[in-house]
Amino acid sequence: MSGIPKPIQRKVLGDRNDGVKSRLPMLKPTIVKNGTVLGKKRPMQNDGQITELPKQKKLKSEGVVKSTATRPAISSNGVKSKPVKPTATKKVSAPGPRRPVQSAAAAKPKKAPTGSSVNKPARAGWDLRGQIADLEERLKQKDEQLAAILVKCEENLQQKETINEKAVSLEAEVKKTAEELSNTIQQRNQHMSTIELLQKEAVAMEMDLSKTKVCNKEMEKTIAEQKGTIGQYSCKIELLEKEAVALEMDLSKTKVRNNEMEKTIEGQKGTIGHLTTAQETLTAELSVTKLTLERKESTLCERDREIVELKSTIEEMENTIAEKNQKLLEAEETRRYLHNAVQELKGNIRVYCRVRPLLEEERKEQEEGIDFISFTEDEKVLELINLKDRSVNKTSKKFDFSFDHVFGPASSQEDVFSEISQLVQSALDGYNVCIFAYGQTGSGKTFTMEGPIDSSVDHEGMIPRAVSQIFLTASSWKDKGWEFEMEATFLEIYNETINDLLGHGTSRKKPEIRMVDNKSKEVEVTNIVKHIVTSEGQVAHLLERAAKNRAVASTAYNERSSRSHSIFRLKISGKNEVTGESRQGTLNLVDLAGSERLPESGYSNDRFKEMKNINQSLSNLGKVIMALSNKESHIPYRNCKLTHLLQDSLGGNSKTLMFVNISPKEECFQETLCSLRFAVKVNNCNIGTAQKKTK
Ligand SMILES: Nc1ncnc2c1ncn2[C@@H]1O[C@H](COP(=O)(O)OP(=O)(O)OP(=O)(O)O)[C@@H](O)[C@H]1O
Repeated sequence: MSGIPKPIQRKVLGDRNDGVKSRLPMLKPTIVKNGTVLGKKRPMQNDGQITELPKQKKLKSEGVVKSTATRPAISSNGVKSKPVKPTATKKVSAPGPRRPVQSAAAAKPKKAPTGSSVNKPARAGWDLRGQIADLEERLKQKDEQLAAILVKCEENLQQKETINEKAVSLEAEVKKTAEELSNTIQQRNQHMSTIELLQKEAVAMEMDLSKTKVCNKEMEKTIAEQKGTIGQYSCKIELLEKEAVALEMDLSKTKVRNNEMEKTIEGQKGTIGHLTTAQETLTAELSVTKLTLERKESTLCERDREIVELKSTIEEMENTIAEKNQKLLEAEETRRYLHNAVQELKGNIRVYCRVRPLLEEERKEQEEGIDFISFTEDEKVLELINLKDRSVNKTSKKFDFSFDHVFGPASSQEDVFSEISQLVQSALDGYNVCIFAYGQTGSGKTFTMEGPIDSSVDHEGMIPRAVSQIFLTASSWKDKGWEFEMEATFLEIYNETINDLLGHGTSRKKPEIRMVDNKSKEVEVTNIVKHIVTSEGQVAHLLERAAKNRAVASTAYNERSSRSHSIFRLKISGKNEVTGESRQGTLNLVDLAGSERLPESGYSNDRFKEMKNINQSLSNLGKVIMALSNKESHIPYRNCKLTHLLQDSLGGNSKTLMFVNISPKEECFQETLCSLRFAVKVNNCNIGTAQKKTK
């Protein structure tokens, strides 16, 4: 079935009409479908293949150019027919495209429509043009019919392609099914032979079964019998199982108890081991102790004998001590009598002069040293030479000053204290003792009385040394029956105002001086804190607190200059249990403010007022001493706070010592001269005989 229609041959009219060449152009049928021109020749490639048209112009049914002969046709019985030689690349010589095979009906040209050409009257024989026009019209109609047929052909061809594809797939399925069928047949044959074998086996088995049935019946009988027996056994087993469970529970409980017992036994074994070791040790120790005890007992017997001997010796010694104590008391009484007699002979106001050494920086300025001051060998006279003020015969003016003692720059704090310790002792004997340091700013007053800041024991001043000695002596007198009570106060007089240096700063009332009673000259200061002290450590602590509170300001002469008088007072009350005697003494240790001369200018009002107050109080101190010395009826104690406060420690019942501190600087010559003149005046005073206060 090639199915390829022969191309429609159209003859040129001129050919028909025997050599009459038509002047009309040769017509070609043009089929337009879906905007594509059918029947046009496709461009050919060199190898004769038809090149593809541009996509938009490509024919929908490409199968038109394919040959159906490329696929093997399948016969109705499923046998493949021989494939027809492909003709796909066959050259198309016809003017139109290759046409698909048409059915006989489709191939038949349709009857020409009975249009105008049918109804038209027949042309006259001479009307060649009219005939030609009719022919052309008919030709046109034929072309249209042909185009319609071609479209139909294409559709049919498509259907055929689809059918062919289905046929191919059906052919494959049939082939597969045939193969499966043959396999099934083979399997069936195998099954049949198996069935035959099984049937044979079934027969044999049936025979066996009948035999077995007979046996079974016998067995059933036996089983029934055994079941009865088993039932009996089951009951027994149940009972036995219950017993076993009960026994297991008992066993587990017993195991637990056993474990506990084992643990206890282990612990007790350890304890027994320890106890055994301890017992062994104790036994050994006991035997050692027994031996020691025996030895000790014998020693004890010896000791008892010794104790008896010693007791009699002690009794003898105690008697001797009592006798010696009696003698000591008598000797102490004699000592005190003699000591005070010496003090009285010395005069009850003494003046010690002390010249401090040049300081490090002062030594650089004054390379020649302290050549304007000299001392006599007996350390009682100081000679001051005015090196700048030379007379006509080139001799310098000399000033001699006699004192109870003159301490040179090399003298230590200990040297100075050894000279005043007897006086300090007098306070414990019931005297009022007053030691004060006088001198210009920076001359060494504070160094002498308190010692330098952070001082070592070697540099401790008179106050800590005096306190130390008093506590030491008071404690050594305990075995003579003396008990002492000490009360410490530390005051400052600044600009004629009293400040409590040991106060807590909480009291709003100002400290005031008042007489204790009208009979005695004794004065006391109110509104200050009085500290009962029992050790020198406590006093040291108080001194530290006072030093912090003290008003200190720098001056032109000394960077640690104090502009106030400070008065440390220790009231000592003693009672002797043995003799029933009681004493009351006071130790006043006074660091006076610097005795500077008033300058003409250069000081502020505040500083000027300070200086004025300091100088007035020092001048009043001199006046009081003079008045006492002259035995005047009125002693001007109340002219200033300083003399008022020291009223009971100056003259009368008191022992007074004044340090006049001297600066070694030559530039301070005039100040030194003033200080020495003041001190000499005081030294020449006799302010009466001190009396101890006893009851
Ligand atoms: N004997 C001494 N040995 C060594 N240094 C001394 C001695 N005396 C005083 N100084 C030193 O001299 C300086 C002045 O002494 P201090 O402050 O005691 O003078 P002051 O008279 O108390 O002065 P102010 O009146 O201003 O308080 C201090 O640095 C002090 O350490």
